[in-house]
Amino acid sequence: MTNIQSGTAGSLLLPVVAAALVDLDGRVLLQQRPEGKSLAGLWEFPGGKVEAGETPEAALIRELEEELGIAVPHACLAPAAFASAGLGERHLLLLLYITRKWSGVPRALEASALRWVRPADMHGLAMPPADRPLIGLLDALI
Ligand SMILES: Nc1nc2c([nH]c(=O)n2[C@@H]2O[C@H](COP(=O)(O)OP(=O)(O)OP(=O)(O)O)[C@@H](O)[C@H]2O)c(=O)[nH]1
Repeated sequence: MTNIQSGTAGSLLLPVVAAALVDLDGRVLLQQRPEGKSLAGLWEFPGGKVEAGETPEAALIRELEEELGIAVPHACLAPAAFASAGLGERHLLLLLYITRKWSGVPRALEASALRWVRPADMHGLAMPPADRPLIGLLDALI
């Protein structure tokens, strides 16, 4: 398997995976980035960077366990959309998955807060710039 972090793309691309957890009312879980981190205070999809040697799905399953304390089976991660945006000196490639099934109740283990939001209501929230194009896509998919 080719590692997206190596080769001619070099260190420019930053692969990040994130999940839109969807509840029975069609709301999506967002988490607030804590103080002391980049983009602190903004509402984002749970997830994080893909580490060397990890598949995107393994990275997302790990991040959801670390950040929310939930277990998501690989089969319940449906590829949904992506975003591509400049991020400082790097270039963010954000892969967004949709999941409707998980084990456990999400808790804010790393974020400062969690909230369930309908995609249409995300337009009024402070979110990372890269996430903006994902809102309409999510609205159409959920
Ligand atoms: N998890 C997540 N990350 C996002 C979203 N949108 C977005 O631009 N990002 C960016 O993608 C990167 C995700 O890495 P991360 O969540 O593991 O960040 P981190 O706190 O470990 O690293 P950091 O301390 O450099 O911010 C961050 O730079 C974050 O700002 C999103 O919706 N979810």
